[in-house]
Amino acid sequence: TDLHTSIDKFQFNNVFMNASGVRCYTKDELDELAQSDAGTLVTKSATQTKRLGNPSPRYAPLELGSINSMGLPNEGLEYYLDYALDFQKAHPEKPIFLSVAGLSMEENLAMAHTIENSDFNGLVEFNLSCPNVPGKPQTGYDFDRTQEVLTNLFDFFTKPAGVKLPPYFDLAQFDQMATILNQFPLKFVNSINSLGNGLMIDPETDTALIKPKGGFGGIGGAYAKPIALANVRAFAQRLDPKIQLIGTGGVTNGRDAYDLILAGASLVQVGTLLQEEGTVAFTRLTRELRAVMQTKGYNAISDFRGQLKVLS
Ligand SMILES: O=C(O)c1[nH]c(=O)[nH]c(=O)c1Cl
Repeated sequence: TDLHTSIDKFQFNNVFMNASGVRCYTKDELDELAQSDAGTLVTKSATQTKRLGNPSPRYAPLELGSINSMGLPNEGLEYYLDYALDFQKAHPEKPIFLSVAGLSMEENLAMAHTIENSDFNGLVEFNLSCPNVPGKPQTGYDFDRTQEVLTNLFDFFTKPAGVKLPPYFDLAQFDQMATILNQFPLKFVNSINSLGNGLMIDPETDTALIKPKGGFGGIGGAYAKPIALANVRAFAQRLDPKIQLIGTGGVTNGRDAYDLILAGASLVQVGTLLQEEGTVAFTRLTRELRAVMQTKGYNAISDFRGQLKVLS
C-alpha cells in the first residue's frame, strides 16, 4: 500500500502533513517537519509583519484534545516566503504550502500581491478562519466578506491557492459557502480549523485554563473529529470536483485519517496530535493507515477516497 496523493498538478509521497500553526513557526521547526515522514508541510499563517500574538498561557492540552488562543503570532510573510523560496530550490520534488491570514482584506490582498510577484511555486492557503484575534471576527463566517475577498483576490492572483475554513454547523451554510467557493479557481478547500471559542476550566483553581479572551479559544483534537468529518463530506458533495479537499481535525490514529479520506480528503492535516506527540506522529500514523488499508484490501488512497457509504 502506498500513501501517495495529489492536489492539482502537485504530487505528494504521503497523505499526511501538519496543520498550520502547529510546529511550523520557525525555520528549525519547518525543517523538522520536512525531515519527518510527512508528505509536505504548511507554514504558520502569516501577517504582513511579525506578530507576538496573545499573552500566555495561550495553549493547553486537554483530555480529548486542545484549546488555543495563540493570537496569530508569526514571523511575518517575508520570513516564510524566504523559507519557501530556499526550500523549493533544495527540495524541488516536495511542493509546500504557504499560509496567510491577513487581519483585513487590504492586508490579504497586499500579501497576495507579494506572493504573486515572487518565484514561489507551491500552494497558498488563505486562512479565513482564525478565531483568536480579539476584535476580529472570522471572515469564514461572513459570506459577503468571503465573496468580496475571493473576488478581489482572483482578479489578479494566478498561483495555485485554496482556503482554510472554520467549521459550519448548518446545511444551509454548507450550501451557501459551496455556492461562493464554486465561483473561484480554487485548487483546494481545507476543512476544518479549530472549533472557535471553546472554554475549559482548571479544576484546582476554578480558573479558565488559558489567559486570552477570558479563557476562550479554539478547540482541536478528538472533540473535533465528527465535525471535521461532516464538513469534509458536505463540501465534497457540494464543490466542483476540480476543488479538492484537505481534511483537518481529530486525527489521533490511522483510522481517523482513513475516515477523513473516506469523507473525501486528498490530504490529511494533523494538529493537536502533532503538537503533543511530535513529528514522530507521522511515522505512527503512516503505519496505522497502511494497516487499515491492508485490512480493507486497498492499495492506494484513490481506491477509497470519497467512498463513504450511507445506509439505504
Ligand atoms: O490563534 C491562532 O494563531 C490560530 N489558532 C487557531 O486555532 N486557528 C488559526 O487559524 C489561528 Cl491563526
